[in-house]
Amino acid sequence: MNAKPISRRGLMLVLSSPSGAGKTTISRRLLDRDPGITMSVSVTTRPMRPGEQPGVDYYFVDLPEFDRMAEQGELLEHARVFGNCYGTPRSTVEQALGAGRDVLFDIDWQGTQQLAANARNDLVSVFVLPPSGTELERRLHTRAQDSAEVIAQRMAKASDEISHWAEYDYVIVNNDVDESVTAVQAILRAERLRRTRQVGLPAFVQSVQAAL
Ligand SMILES: Nc1nc2c(ncn2[C@@H]2O[C@H](COP(=O)(O)OP(=O)(O)O)[C@@H](O)[C@H]2O)c(=O)[nH]1
Ligand SMILES: Nc1ncnc2c1ncn2[C@@H]1O[C@H](COP(=O)(O)OP(=O)(O)O)[C@@H](O)[C@H]1O
Repeated sequence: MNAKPISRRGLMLVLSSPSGAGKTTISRRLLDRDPGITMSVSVTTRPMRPGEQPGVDYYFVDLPEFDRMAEQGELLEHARVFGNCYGTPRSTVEQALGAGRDVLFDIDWQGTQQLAANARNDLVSVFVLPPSGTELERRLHTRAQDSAEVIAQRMAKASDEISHWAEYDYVIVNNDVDESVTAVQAILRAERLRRTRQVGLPAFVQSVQAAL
């Protein structure tokens, strides 16, 4: 007989890294492989890159609209990165978690700290490191989506982002994309089994005991 799945709370899985280390690539593959997790789409004031889709990669807004959302409490967290504003819309995340679905975040250390302060029990954080500094620069160039000036700015900020690595629950060195995705899947699998997240466990155990 197939038992009913034990109900559980959704979790917030955060991936952070210096720009270019590969978190967007890892996130996309994870979303393809795991139907149980959905991406939190951020709002940003940064210009759209070639190949990006509004509402899929980001919601692209102007600064007055971003400020309005922040002031009215519509953002779960927000931060300034590379001179642009980024933030997580609150309502979609709260709906997903309430329905027992997991949410994936591609946000920086400032946003991760805000989530940790407000919802530590629901948070699982992963820091993605590049294999080396030269490989990070090579990846920023091969992505070919930013000007030389923007790339230089991102390299200059990399050390700052990396300095927060020890605030994360897990750390992955992104040598091989496939291995990194498999590692994130393993983290997700274990974290879903945490006793405190399986809110349906007491009722389930009671039903098992009742039949003994
Ligand atoms: N705090 C916060 N950071 C974000 C959010 N969305 C994106 N970021 C971070 O902003 C930084 C720049 O993102 P992006 O412009 O897409 O560049 P990329 O990471 O190099 O592809 C990255 O470190 C993202 O993780 C958000 O909603 N909140
Ligand atoms: N493990 C990897 N090996 C080689 N190239 C990678 C790897 N992971 C990502 N990349 C490439 O590096 C570039 C930056 O990756 P991206 O996912 O956009 O980084 P981030 O989202 O962290 O800024 C992209 O061109 C991507 O295809």
